[in-house]
Amino acid sequence: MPPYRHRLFNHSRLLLILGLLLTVGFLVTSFISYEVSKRSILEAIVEQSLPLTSSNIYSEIQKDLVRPVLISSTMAHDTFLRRWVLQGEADVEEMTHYLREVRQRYGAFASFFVSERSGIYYTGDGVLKQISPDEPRDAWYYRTRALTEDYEINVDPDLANQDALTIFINYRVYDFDGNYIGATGIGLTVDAVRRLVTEHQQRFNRKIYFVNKAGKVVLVGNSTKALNVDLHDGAGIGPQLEHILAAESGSYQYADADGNTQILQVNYLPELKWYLFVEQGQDAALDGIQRTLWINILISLLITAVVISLAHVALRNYQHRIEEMATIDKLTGLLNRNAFTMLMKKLLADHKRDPQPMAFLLADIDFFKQINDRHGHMAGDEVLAGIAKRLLDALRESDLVVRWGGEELLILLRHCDLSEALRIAESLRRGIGEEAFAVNGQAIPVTISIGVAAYHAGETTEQAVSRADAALYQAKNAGRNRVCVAPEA
Ligand SMILES: Nc1nc2c(ncn2[C@@H]2O[C@H](COP(=O)(O)OP(=O)(O)OP(=O)(O)O)[C@@H](O)[C@H]2O)c(=O)[nH]1
Repeated sequence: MPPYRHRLFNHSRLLLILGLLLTVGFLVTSFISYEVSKRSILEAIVEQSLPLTSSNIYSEIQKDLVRPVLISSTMAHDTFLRRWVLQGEADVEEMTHYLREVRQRYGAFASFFVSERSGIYYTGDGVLKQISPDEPRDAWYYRTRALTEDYEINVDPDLANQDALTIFINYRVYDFDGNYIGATGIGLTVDAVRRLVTEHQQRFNRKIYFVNKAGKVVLVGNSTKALNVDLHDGAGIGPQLEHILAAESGSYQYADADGNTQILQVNYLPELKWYLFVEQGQDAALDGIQRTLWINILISLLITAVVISLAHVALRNYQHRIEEMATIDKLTGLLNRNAFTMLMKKLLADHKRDPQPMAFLLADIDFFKQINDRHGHMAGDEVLAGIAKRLLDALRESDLVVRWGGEELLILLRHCDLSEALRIAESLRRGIGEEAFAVNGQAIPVTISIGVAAYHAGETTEQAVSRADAALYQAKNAGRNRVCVAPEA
């Protein structure tokens, strides 16, 4: 940018404000939409997906329990079984055979009968033991005996099967007169439930486990929670556990050992006297929208950068044009008087510090009115522009050429004393006069007159130009097409 141009406005500030507005706007909308999505995802987890998984598993378990209850009911009503008991439990082998058959036919894990009269616990493998009211493991029998309903479902370690966790259907047996004579039923391994849990865990990507009334984890799918862990001990659920167990069902949140928020759905299963815990990590659920948030922010920043760049280019061009319009004469492409006046302030200040010689040349086209009259105003314009071009071509970069008035051109020669200025003026005059201007196929001969004034330290621009003007007047009066020197001030 030439030194004489002043910035009309500072567009960096404008771009900064624009950039800030766009960035803040984009960020605010991105975060708001993230928060809205987050809330609706969490709501969906708490209100729909976790309860749905929980009730799915619950109903599957209930469905799985219907068949064993039916089998146990059939056993309790079996004529053979009741007759065998009423006839004094004589042949153990017969009962063993019967129980083994039931076990094998229905794929049960265990089948049993406990006699009220003898207290003997029969299984498909023979007599297991004699039950006793003092033995805590036999508490189930005395509970069943006291039942008002026909049966109970009980989860216990199975003594007959290396204490494997087993779901027992304990069915009350009556004789033909309706007197209680014992308890029978089958035992199921919890493998089926475990399989169900594992499958749901994998399908829905959440942790599913069962907790007993004491707060211990009693059944897990594969590799989620450790078995037999007392949840009271954990820092995560621990503090809330008593409340959770008392409430029987509900939704909760807690921070796990890694600091991740877990959303937990709890439902009590009265058939098993277990709590079904279904939980899902909040962070994993929000992974997708978090990624979307970052992509949104990236796109927003890119858009901001593109908009700022485009605005920068547009403003720069616009500023350039405005500055040009304010400083350049449209017809000749020369500096206008306004721009020159601004520029001179600086040049005169420089001159004070470093007084290098300067000279003003005021050039005026001879008989320009005639050229206009003869060839038309347009042709006159072309001649004027042509002269400006020839002057510019002949002068140095550091010299200034100004359209001073209608057909008056002012030249400032820097680092140039009077004799050099005269020489240059003469050469310019000769250069213009030597070659006619070709306009619309017509040759128009043109001459110029020039007044020369060397700049004197301390002078104003007006004073120096006015002396050059006086010299020009002299040149015109002396017959035109010549160079005259200004009288000393
Ligand atoms: N085509 C054209 N003519 C202009 C322009 N500016 C001024 N003029 C004309 O230039 C003419 C100047 O005329 P005068 O001041 O009488 O001077 P002159 O005819 O050149 O005669 P001398 O200067 O005495 O040699 C006027 O007719 C103006 O209208 C311009 O931008 N374009």
